[in-house]
Amino acid sequence: MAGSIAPQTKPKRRVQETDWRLFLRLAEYGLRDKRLLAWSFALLVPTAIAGAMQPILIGEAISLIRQEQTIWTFLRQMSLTDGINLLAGLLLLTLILRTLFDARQGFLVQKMGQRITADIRADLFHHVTSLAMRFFDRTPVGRLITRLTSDVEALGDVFSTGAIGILGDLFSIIVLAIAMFLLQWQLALLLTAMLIPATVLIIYFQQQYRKANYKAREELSTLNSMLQENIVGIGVVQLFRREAFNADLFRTINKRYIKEVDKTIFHDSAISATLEWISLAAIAAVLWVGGLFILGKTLNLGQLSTFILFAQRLFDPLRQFAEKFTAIQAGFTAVERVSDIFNEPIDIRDPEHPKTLDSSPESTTGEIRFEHVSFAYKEGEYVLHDLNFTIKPGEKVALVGPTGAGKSSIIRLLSRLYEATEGCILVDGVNIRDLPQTELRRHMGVILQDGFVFAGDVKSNITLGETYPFAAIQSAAERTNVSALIEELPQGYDTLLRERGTNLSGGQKQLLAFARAAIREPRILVLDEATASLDVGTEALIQDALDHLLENRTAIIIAHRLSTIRNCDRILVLKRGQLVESGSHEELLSQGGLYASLYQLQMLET
Ligand SMILES: Nc1ncnc2c1ncn2[C@@H]1O[C@H](COP(=O)(O)OP(=O)(O)OP(=O)(O)O)[C@@H](O)[C@H]1O
Repeated sequence: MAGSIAPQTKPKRRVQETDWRLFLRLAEYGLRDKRLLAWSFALLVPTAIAGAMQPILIGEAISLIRQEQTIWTFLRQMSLTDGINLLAGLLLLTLILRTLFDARQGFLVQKMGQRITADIRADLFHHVTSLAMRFFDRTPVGRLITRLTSDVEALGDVFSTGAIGILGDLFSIIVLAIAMFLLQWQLALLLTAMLIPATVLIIYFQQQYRKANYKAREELSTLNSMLQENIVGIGVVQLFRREAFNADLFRTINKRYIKEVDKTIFHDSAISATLEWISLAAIAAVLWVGGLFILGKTLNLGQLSTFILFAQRLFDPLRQFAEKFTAIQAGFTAVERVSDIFNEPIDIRDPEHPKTLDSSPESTTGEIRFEHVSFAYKEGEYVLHDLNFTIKPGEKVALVGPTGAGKSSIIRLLSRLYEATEGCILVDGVNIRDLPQTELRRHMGVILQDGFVFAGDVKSNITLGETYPFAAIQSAAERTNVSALIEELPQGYDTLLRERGTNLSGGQKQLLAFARAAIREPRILVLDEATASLDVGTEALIQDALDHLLENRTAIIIAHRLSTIRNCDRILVLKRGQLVESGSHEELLSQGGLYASLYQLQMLET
C-alpha cells in the first residue's frame, strides 16, 4: 500500500504523442458522423460574418449622423431617419442571425461531443477487457477507473464547455482581421501586431498549464487507487487499525493533488489576466493612433468607433479562445492518458488462420499436452521450468505441491490468460496459440476457489450472458447438487445477488461456480481449490456430483487437502515450478518422496 503513494511520473518509455496525432485520434471519432461534423462547421461561417458586420454597421451609423464622407453611397441617397432605421434593422438582423446560428451550432457541437465521448468510453472498455492479465497485474484498478471515467469526462468537457468553438473563435478572428484591413490598414496592422505578444504569452502559460494538469490527473489516479484499495480492503483496514495511518497517507496524496490543481488554476488565471491587460492596451493604442489620424484628417469618428469595437471584438474571441484553450489542454491531457491505454498492445491475440477443435461426437477429446513449457511472470524470473506431461482424454489428474509451486500458473497458461514463455501447450493436438481464445475457453470449465459473482440474479450468474433455457440452468444446478441451495435463497433462481456476491457466503459462491461450469458441458474441467471453502458435508455432496460431472471429461484438480484427490488417475507433484513426481496415489506413497511426506503430514494432523 505504501508503494502506491510514490509520486507518479510519466513512464520514460512512454511515446510522447504530438498534439497533432492526438487531434487525429479525436478526428477519427468525429468523422464517424460526417453530417453532424459538417453542420457544426458550416454554421460557424454565418456566425463569424454576422459578428464582423456589427462594428461596421455601428461605425456607419455614427458616420451617417455626423454626415461624414466615408459613408456607403446608398446611404447618402437616403434621409437620415431612413438610413438610421435601415442600419438599425441590419444590426438587428445580424444579432438575430448570430444568436440563432450560435445556439444551433452550440447544440450540434455538444451533441457531437457526447457522441464522441460515449464512443471512446465504449471502445476503451472493450479494449481494456481484451487486455491480457499481465496488464492488470501492473495496473492498479483505481488508476484504470480514473482513466475510464474522469479522463473520458474531461474529454467530454472539451465539447460541453463549448471549447470546440475555438475553431469558431479562430474563424472570427480571421474574418475580423480581413474586415479591418479592408477598412483601414494602419489601424488593422496595429491591432493584429498586438495579437503577437498575446499569442506568445498564451502559448507559454498553456504549456505550463498542460504540465500541471497532467501531474494533477496522475495524482488523482493515485488518490483513486488508494481509495479503491481501502474500500475493497476495509475489513483488513479496520481489523488492523490502519485507519489513522491510511488517513495520513491519503492526506499526503490529497495535498499533492491540490498543489497541482492550484498550479493549473494559477496558469489559467494568468492567461485571462494577460489577455485582459493586452486588450485594454489595444483599445488605448487604437484611441491614441486613431486620434492622431483624426487630427490629421485621415480618419473620421465613425471609422474610429468601428475600430474601437473591432479591438474589443478581436480580443473577445481571443479571451474566449484562451479560456477554451485550457479546457482543450485538459482535453489533450485526457486524450493522452486515454491513448496510453489504447496503445497498450493486446498481448494475447487470436491467430490469423485459426484452427478449431474436432467436435464430432465420436472423437475422444480433451487431451492436454505440455511440451517443454517454461514461464515467467517477470522477465527472467521463471516460476515454471521445462514442464513435459500429457493428460489423456478422460483422465483425472491432480496437481499437488507446496504453496507457490506453480499449480495455478499451469491453469492460467492452459486457459491462455498468460502466454507460455517457452514451449507449447496442445489441446487435442492443436497448439492453443492456433485456437481463437473463445474456442479454447468454450471447451474449458474452470472453477476457482474464489467464485466471482456479478451483480444480477442467480440465473444470470450461471449463464453469464449466454442464452440457455431455464430448464438447462436447473438441470446444471441439479447435476452439481447445488439446486437445493439455490432453492433455499429468498427468490430461488431470481434472487438478486449484490456486486461481488456480498449476500452469499464463500462456500455458496463456490457452489454457483459449479453450476456455471456444468451448464457449458466443457470437455476439460479445471478445479483450482474448488471445494476448499466448503464444509465437509457440502463437500461430500459436491464430490458426489463431481463424480458424475467428471465422467468422460478430462480434469485437472488442484487441492491442498490430499484426501480429496486420492481417487484421481494420476497425481503430478510440483516443487518450485518443476515436475518432481508423477503417479497414482499408491505409487507415490510407495516411492516415499515429496507426495508421501506431504500426505503423511496431513494424516498426522487429522
Ligand atoms: N501475477 C503474478 N505476477 C508475478 N508473480 C506471480 C503472479 N502470480 C503468481 N506469481 C508467482 O508465481 C509463483 C507460482 O504461483 P502460483 O499461484 O502458480 O502457485 P500455486 O502453486 O498455485 O500456489 P498456491 O498453492 O498458494 O495457490 C509464486 O512464486 C508467485 O509468487
